Amino acid sequence: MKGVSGCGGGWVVMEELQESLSDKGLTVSSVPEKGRCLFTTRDFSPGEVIICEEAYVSVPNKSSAKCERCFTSTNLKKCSACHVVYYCGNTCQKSDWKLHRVECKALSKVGKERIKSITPSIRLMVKLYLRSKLQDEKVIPITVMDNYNLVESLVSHMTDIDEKQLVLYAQMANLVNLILQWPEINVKEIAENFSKFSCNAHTICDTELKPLGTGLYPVVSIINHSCLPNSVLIFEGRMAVVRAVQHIPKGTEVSISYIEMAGSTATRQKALKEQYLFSCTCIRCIKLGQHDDIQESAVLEGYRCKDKRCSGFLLRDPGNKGFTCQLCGLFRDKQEIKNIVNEIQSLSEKASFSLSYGYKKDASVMYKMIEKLQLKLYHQLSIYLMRTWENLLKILMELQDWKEALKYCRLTIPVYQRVYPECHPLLGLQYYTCGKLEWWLGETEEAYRSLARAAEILRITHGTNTTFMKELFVKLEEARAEFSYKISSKGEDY
Ligand SMILES: C[S@@+](CC[C@H](N)C(=O)[O-])C[C@H]1O[C@@H](n2cnc3c(N)ncnc32)[C@H](O)[C@@H]1O
Repeated sequence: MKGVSGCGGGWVVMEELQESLSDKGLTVSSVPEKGRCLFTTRDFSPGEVIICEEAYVSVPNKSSAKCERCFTSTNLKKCSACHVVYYCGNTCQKSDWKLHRVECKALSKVGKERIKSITPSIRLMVKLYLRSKLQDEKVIPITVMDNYNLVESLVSHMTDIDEKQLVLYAQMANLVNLILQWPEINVKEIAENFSKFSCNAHTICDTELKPLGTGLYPVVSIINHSCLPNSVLIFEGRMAVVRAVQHIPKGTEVSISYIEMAGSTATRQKALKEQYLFSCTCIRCIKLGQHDDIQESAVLEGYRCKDKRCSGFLLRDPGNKGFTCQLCGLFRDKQEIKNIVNEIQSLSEKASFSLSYGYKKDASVMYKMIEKLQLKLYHQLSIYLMRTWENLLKILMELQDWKEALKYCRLTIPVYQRVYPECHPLLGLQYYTCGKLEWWLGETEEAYRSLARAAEILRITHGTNTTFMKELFVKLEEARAEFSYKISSKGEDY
């Protein structure tokens, strides 16, 4: 397909992209074990924006209705023609019109029953083809950072995926074909593009990292993964913004994390292999199987010693009858563990069921029972306990039980500090929640400290200009002023 400058080919596109990136202090190079990589050609300081990119195409997820353009959930009106897409007002509808006009026509022809089976991925693919056609026809302008050739350059891993996945992609491609009804369409190419989505598309999140949708960002997609990344990807609306989280010297590869980092090396490796089809060899992953790494994964995902006073970690005994504490030597029977795990499992199902029916109080009681059982089984720094505390925090916030919510928020912090890098947005956001709860509960000094920690991290990951960050700075200033006032009126030396 079509070269950006009219003389065809990805080479011209790449040259132009390199030129545009060089103005930003960046360059693309290829290395055999990773493919394309983004490198810096100058130093970047913590918090500095490395690259911003608008989505080539994006779709909101299906969790609730959202504006097609800005992903807001308020003041929505459904498109009266296709009955699929929502807009929050004229501005969003107008700016999306060129693309939606053609998508709307295509969707309007699809039967009511089939419309229900159209997933966000299918819509993303339909939009991808429509956008590239509109750019071909010069209805939508082509720019260096906004063209289909960049999509063509994305890695697809078509030769690495299994038969079952290929069949699924082929079925999805047929559905796209059915919607578009283009006689010249290449179904094999659509299937390959689904494979590209799988290892290149990004989940678009709000400022608090709640997922809103999916987008394709072909330039940001050049950035490779590290489990100890030097950069972070955040979204400002639909705009992808990559910021340095540490000082990045000239000549360094820019890296972000593709996955949830809370997990042992083996868990992270599994996630990367399954979705992105590579084995990570980053500075954390090369430690796989070493003593420290075994201990770390036993603490994060393994069982605790049966003796409550012992802080040892357990390893499977050679006879596979149970686990032995590596500190005091105490044996823990496999069946005893299995019984507790089964109890937790059944309670988790009941808690999710209660939540799905809006019985939050019941759900909180069940999660507290789960917590009790998990404390018998896992370490204080266990990922499983962390997830239970997160669930309890969320439910208790919704129930406006601030005191209990704060208790669980505080419990998560040491686990977050262990599983996330020092400057990770989730750690910053958790400090922010803690600070807000402490403030509401009148714990001024603690609130000031938590909000200060939150601001320290989030000013780097989120920048300083958004409404979200301005609100945080206002709260921090309020807490600081009240804290200083308390000190001066008490005359205490803090
Ligand atoms: C979003 S793309 C990144 C850019 C890619 N290198 C390219 O050439 O287009 C994701 C793919 O890059 C490769 N990749 C990313 N991070 C990697 C890493 N740390 N080690 C090896 N391969 C990596 C994997 O093939 C993965 O599926």
